[in-house]
This record gives sequence, C-alpha cells and structure tokens, in this order.
Amino acid sequence: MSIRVAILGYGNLGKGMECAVKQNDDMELVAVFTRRDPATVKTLTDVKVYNVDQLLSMQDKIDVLVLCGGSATDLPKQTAEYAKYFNVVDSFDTHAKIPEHFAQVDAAAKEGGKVAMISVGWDPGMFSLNRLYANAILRDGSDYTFWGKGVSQGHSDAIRRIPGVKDAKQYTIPVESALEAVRNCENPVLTTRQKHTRECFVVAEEGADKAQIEEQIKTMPNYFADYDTTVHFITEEELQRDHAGIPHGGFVLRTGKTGLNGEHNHVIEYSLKLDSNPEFTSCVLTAYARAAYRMNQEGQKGCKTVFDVAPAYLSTLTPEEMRSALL
Ligand SMILES: NC(=O)C1=CN([C@@H]2O[C@H](COP(=O)(O)OP(=O)(O)OC[C@H]3O[C@@H](n4cnc5c(N)ncnc54)[C@H](OP(=O)(O)O)[C@@H]3O)[C@@H](O)[C@H]2O)C=CC1
Ligand SMILES: N[C@@H](C[C@H]1CC(C(=O)O)=NO1)C(=O)O
Repeated sequence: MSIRVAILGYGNLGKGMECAVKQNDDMELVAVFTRRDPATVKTLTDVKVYNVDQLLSMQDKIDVLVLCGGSATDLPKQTAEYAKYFNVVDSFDTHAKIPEHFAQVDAAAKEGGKVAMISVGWDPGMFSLNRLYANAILRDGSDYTFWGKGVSQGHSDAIRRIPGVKDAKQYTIPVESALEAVRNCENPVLTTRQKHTRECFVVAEEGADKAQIEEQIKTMPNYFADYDTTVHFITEEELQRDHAGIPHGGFVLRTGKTGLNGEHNHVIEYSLKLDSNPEFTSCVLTAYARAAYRMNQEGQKGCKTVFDVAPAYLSTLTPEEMRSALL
C-alpha cells in the first residue's frame, strides 16, 4: 500500500514536493493544503487543494504531512501545531533556533504518538550528515561549509516577510580566496563575514520605505547581520526576467591530519550543484517522509533529526538489495 503524503504550504517547496512524490512509486500525493483560498492556488498536477481548516478532518487519509512553509515565521508555529496529529517532516533552517524548535516539536509529537522530523533538506540536512561523518572520522582537523553562488530559499523567504516587500531573491556568494585556502589545506581560521557575502534583489510595494527595508535586511539576526550584504531594488518584471531560477549548491569540507606526528594530510569533500534548490530539497524531504512513516509504524514517536535516521529507513531497496549495494 502506498504511503499517503500531504503538503501544507504551496510555494517553491510545495511545488517541488509535487514533483518529488511522483518520482517515488511507493508514495502518493493525496492533498495540498494552503492558508489561502484554494481556488487561487494553481498546482502542477491534478492534486486536490484544500484550505488548511480542512486538514484535521482528513487525519485518517494522511500518513505523512510535509510542511513546506517558511522557516522565518511559518514552521515555528505549524510544525509543533500539526505534530500532535500527523507524522510530519519540515525543512526548518534557522540554525540558531533548531534546539528550541526541536523541544517544542518533540513535546507535541510525543503527545500525539507521532514521528516528527525537523531540519531536513541539504543544509541543514545532507550537509549536517556529512559534517558529522567527517568530524567523527578525521579527529584532528578543521570543518568548512561554503554555499553558492546560488539562491537561498530561507533568506529569500525571510526578506519577503518584511512589511513593504512584494518579492525577493537572495544570492549567497562564497569568498573565492577563502575556498581556495581551504582546498590548499591551509586550515584558515575564517569568520562568518570572511566566507560569504549576500546579494539581495527586492521588489518593493508601491510607496514602501526602501531605506527602512534595506536596514531591516542588513540588521536581521541569524540571516544577514553577520554578513556583508548588498540590496538592489528592482521591478517585478526585472525579477522575473533576470532572477527566475532558484539554483544553488555548495561544499562541505574537512581537512585533517593522520600519523603519530600528523605526517599525512587528508581532505574530505561533499559537494552539491543544484539546478533547482526547492526540487532537490523536496527529494530529501520525500526520502525522510518514507523514514518517518516506517519509524512510526515500528512504534517510534517524538522529534528526530537526520542524525537519528538509519539510512535503511530512507531506501526503497530490500535488505538483500542493500547488502549487494554495499559493493
Ligand atoms: N533545509 C534546507 O536545506 C532547506 C530549507 N528550506 C526552507 O524552506 C522554506 C520554504 O521555502 P520556499 O518554498 O522557497 O518559500 P515560499 O515563500 O515559496 O513559500 C512559503 C509559504 O508561503 C506561502 N506562499 C507561497 N507562495 C505564495 C504566494 N504567491 N502568495 C501568498 N503566499 C504564498 C505558502 O503557504 P500557503 O500556501 O499556506 O499560503 C508557502 O508554504 C524556506 O523558508 C527555508 O527555510 C529551503 C531550501 C533548503
Ligand atoms: N537552507 C538553505 C540551504 C543552504 C543555502 C544556505 C545559504 O545560501 O545561506 N544555507 O543553507 C536554503 O534555504 O536554501
């Protein structure tokens, strides 16, 4: 029997989820839920769209609810709210607030006897896993993460939540000299500001105070305050013409030494090059939706992160196929 998946929140991630579920023949997309009028939400497939006020009445038709809202203001409320009623997966990526998000979601999921997976995606998510593996293996070393050049959905979402902003895209740009020093095993000590810059393209509402918007972006804690950030105000047409895509990617690196006197250098590198940040992120969310369902079917409950999920839960391979897949 297929795993019945539903989506809450129909933006870039919601559209990505619609595509990702179709690529998994052990799953079916049963519904999309939105806070808006369903009639205004045009989907890519013939999936039925409901207003979120219908969600609880459909609890018995949904095995996993994937939360596709924004981390800045949606997920802090929605994940804990619905973890009481559904197995849920979210992509919460305000790194500094993950511990408090975990605590709230864990209490709700345990109360409902459900599994909740938070901070699933590529960073946090796949990059988190690769940082942990590399750190566990190369004990004498240094960790580095670089993103881009590409469009951060979290940072773009955070800008769009500012009053007076109609639309926005944020590019994360790695400082090439820093990346080169790391690859050369120079083990540089780098501040946040020395690794990336951020460039924002913003469409302001008619009559909005652009100076105030720019100030709110540049001083925004957890998103922009620790970076050199530039803000460009452009028209909706220019945004659609010049910044329609959502490509991204990045690198997780760990450089370290082995041998009694550190004679040998090693570099671990995991990289992603993504045409579509939301479609790739949705593929990760979909694999972890499979894991959440399976773990709950075993009687597990509470909040999990990618660190708590054995790879076998993610895979459609049988145990015999997995053993040969080791080769
Ligand atoms: N961990 C990771 O690696 C990654 C995490 N993310 C996270 O995913 C989050 C969501 O990103 P993204 O999907 O790009 O965000 P969007 O801004 O596209 O969508 C966020 C929410 O806004 C609402 N919305 C979307 N479009 C419209 C519209 N035209 N008018 C009104 N409301 C709209 C939707 O809710 P509703 O339908 O209810 O109105 C939607 O769920 C990001 O904030 C980021 O934190 C993203 C990429 C990677
Ligand atoms: N969570 C990020 C995924 C990566 C990209 C990123 C950044 O550019 O700052 N940080 O983490 C996103 O929303 O796209």
